[in-house]
Amino acid sequence: MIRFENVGLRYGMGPEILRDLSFQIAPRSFQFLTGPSGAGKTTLIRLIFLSLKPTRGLITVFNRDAASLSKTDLPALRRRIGVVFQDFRLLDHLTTFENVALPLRVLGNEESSYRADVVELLRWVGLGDRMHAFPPVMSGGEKQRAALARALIGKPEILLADEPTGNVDPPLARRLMRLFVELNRLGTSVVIATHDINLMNQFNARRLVIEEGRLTVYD
Ligand SMILES: Nc1ncnc2c1ncn2[C@@H]1O[C@H](COP(=O)(O)OP(=O)(O)OP(=O)(O)O)[C@@H](O)[C@H]1O
Repeated sequence: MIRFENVGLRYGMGPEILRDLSFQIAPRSFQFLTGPSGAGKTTLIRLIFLSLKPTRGLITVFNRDAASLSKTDLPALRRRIGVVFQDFRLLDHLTTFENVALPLRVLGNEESSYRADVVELLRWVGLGDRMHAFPPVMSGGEKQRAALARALIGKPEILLADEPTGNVDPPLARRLMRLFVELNRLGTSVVIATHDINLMNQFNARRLVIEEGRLTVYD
């Protein structure tokens, strides 16, 4: 569903951050994306999400050549991808419920058509009692789960999570991982960017490792 061929990326006139990346992400697959801090994990997530264009090479997303997409093609393709960014990007003036419902609301759906789905998803991530809370009074772990719920409300085919366990305590990290595994079992491809070796060692999953600009796949 995602395919990179000899992809390179540099920011402006800077050095090439990613070099000759060639790999695929299959439907229903589960993988970690790892490498030292600053290796380019977030950059790679942005390339997959089509929010960054490669400097060279070919990126195919859901069988569409990323270079041939027009601005009007992007929203529909991005809706098939769920992303949780490191800084969550929740809107502070909206409640958890409203933040999670936002992707459906902007499509013009009536609240009555999605209310039950949003509530069910919030319960699934353990935020059933925080639905009416605003992000500024929520803990990092709560915001992490709210951002996850927002990424999942549109039933994406692939979830990209950038350091989802980076700022949470070990019990919550385990709980989040159980949610990712369950999500994958239900059919969603999952990509988890992390530099937490202990976390990765608990799972027998594929690893995409970025080091010095190059990506190696360990199946
Ligand atoms: N918008 C940008 N403009 C210029 N350089 C950037 C930009 N974003 C990232 N970089 C640089 O690209 C490199 C890769 O950054 P990136 O955030 O992708 O790494 P990362 O592996 O996600 O790091 P971390 O684990 O610390 O989050 C770093 O050297 C960073 O300074």
